[in-house]
Amino acid sequence: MGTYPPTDRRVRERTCAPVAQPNTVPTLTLNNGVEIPQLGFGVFQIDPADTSAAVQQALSVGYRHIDTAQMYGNEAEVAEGIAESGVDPSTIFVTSKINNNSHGYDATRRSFAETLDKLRTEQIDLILIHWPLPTVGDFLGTWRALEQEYADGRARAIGVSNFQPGHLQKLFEESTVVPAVNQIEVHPYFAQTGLREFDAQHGIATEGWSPIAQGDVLDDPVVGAIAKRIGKSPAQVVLRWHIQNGVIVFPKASSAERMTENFELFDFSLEPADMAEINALDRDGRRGPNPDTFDYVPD
Ligand SMILES: NC(=O)C1=CN([C@@H]2O[C@H](COP(=O)(O)OP(=O)(O)OC[C@H]3O[C@@H](n4cnc5c(N)ncnc54)[C@H](OP(=O)(O)O)[C@@H]3O)[C@@H](O)[C@H]2O)C=CC1
Ligand SMILES: O=C(O)C(=O)[C@@H](O)[C@H](O)C(=O)CO
Repeated sequence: MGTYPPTDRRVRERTCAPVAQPNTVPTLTLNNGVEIPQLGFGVFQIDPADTSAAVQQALSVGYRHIDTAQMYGNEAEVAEGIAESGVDPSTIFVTSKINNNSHGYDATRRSFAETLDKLRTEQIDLILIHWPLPTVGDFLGTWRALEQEYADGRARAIGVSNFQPGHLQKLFEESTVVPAVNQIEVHPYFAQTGLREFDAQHGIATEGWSPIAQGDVLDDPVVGAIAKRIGKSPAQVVLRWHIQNGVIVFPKASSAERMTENFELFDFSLEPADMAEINALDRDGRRGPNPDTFDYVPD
């Protein structure tokens, strides 16, 4: 955790990355100046028992950005994977998210401290409110707690996830720090153009979760035709579409082959006509919960 990409040659030599060049991944600059690698590795639905190995594998491929959450139950195993990898932790950008059962100022402060313990760090790169829970939660109290962690230097950046314009507007009106990112569902069947524009207008970077719609967009004939013509895989085409849209992505994959495939996005680009064809796939294809009504609070 810390700066990216590694500038110290000794750091690069200590990595177990055999082929990939970590510095091929571009960074975006968040609204407080913090740099974030635009491509990372997501660990949702990776069993805790498998997470350390998956993180080590992803780091060996070249990923230097890991997206986890309290909800995923694998923060400690992410830290274990980083520790076991031999990669300097200061070169790895780590994000976690406050769970739905920790809304409110005091509960957020407590659960954030637990996250730092599990991640074996005194400062996280990015911490998000996972869901706004507008009907049952307290995202304003949660945000004020994260503002305090940020002010005290325990988070390099703070942001939100699954926030709609109305939720963001409330933060703008009743708090101080503008979120650095908004992590939302984005893929060709649910492009979220309006919300991405809203984020950009307010200096908020958009992160796209389920960037390949958990595989569902990979059989699309338009994606398939572009992939065949340019000699790339459907996943690479869709992930490259995100990259060219300026969206930060962290696809999840189980095998080294898929991790590598998803990492190799920076030696080609999509033509404007390809981008337009993929843009035209947009439909009401939300896969996950609607943030305006989602009210799941675990025990
Ligand atoms: N903030 C939020 O509310 C949410 C955040 N997230 C974050 O976003 C990350 C990614 O989203 P996720 O929902 O996992 O979905 P993704 O869109 O990343 O898709 C993952 C699925 O696609 C498969 N896959 C990965 N690469 C390929 C490939 N090259 N070819 C074919 N299939 C492939 C994986 O299979 P296999 O594993 O078998 O290789 C897995 O089933 C999460 O891990 C999490 O960090 C996700 C959901 C909600
Ligand atoms: O993966 C995440 O980050 C999520 O928030 C999801 O698990 C989400 O809560 C969901 O899929 C609920 O069905």
